[in-house]
Amino acid sequence: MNIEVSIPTTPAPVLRVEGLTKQFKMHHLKRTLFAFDNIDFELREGEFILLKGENGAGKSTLLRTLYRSYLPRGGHAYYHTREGVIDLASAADVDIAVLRRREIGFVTQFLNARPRVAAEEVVAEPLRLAGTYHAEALVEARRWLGAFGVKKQLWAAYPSTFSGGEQQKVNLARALILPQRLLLLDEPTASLDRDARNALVERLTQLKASGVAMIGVFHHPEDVTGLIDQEIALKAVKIEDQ
Ligand SMILES: Nc1ncnc2c1ncn2[C@@H]1O[C@H](COP(=O)(O)OP(=O)(O)OP(=O)(O)O)[C@@H](O)[C@H]1O
Repeated sequence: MNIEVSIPTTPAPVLRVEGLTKQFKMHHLKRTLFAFDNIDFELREGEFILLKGENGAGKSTLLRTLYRSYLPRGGHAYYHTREGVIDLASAADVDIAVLRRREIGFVTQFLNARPRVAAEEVVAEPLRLAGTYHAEALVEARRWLGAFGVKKQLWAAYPSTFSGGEQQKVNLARALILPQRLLLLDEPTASLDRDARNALVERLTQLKASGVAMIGVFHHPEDVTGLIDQEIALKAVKIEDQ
């Protein structure tokens, strides 16, 4: 007799956030603004967290703090790298730079368009830096530019001359071409047309299935309903006199 035993496996942890707090000191007003206070959550491989909350609730600030564009005021964000655990709240800048290159992606609607670099080269760059041959990286870059609806005539043109929506599509193709372990998504669909939003959701679905963990704010949260594992609602900020 052949008995198949299936042992449920829990996906490996990617990020454990404990008591994370971010304040902005407004010295000229002698006030402290709590962008978020004492946040706890855990994110595992292949999981997707939707961040919710009204304007000014601290959603972008939380993503930027996890990407370490901001230093938190307190708490921890234990990130499980391929080699070991590192606290994003206190890690050295040099370690953060390595993680940003290899494991943690930040996706916004804004492209930092460099002058005189073709769209296809902009998109191919992360693959090139990861060791893919130029010709192969370009083929893949063109595939993703096409998938996000950037017209073929624009692939060799400079994104600094593109419309806002076209720049956003180049940005998404670049940000999502190379699978990361953790993706921080800050309103990536804002001002995208329907086809590009569909292409983005399709790519996020593939990445989730391959184990990429994601946390994001979405202008159209209904786009990602099928991906959500947890929702975190942030509350409006608290302001204290110093
Ligand atoms: N660099 C900064 N200096 C001072 N205050 C800041 C700074 N960045 C953000 N804030 C404040 O922190 C609060 C949270 O801002 P944040 O952009 O994170 O909100 P949000 O939830 O993403 O809002 P929205 O939905 O409008 O994008 C706001 O009151 C904002 O003014």
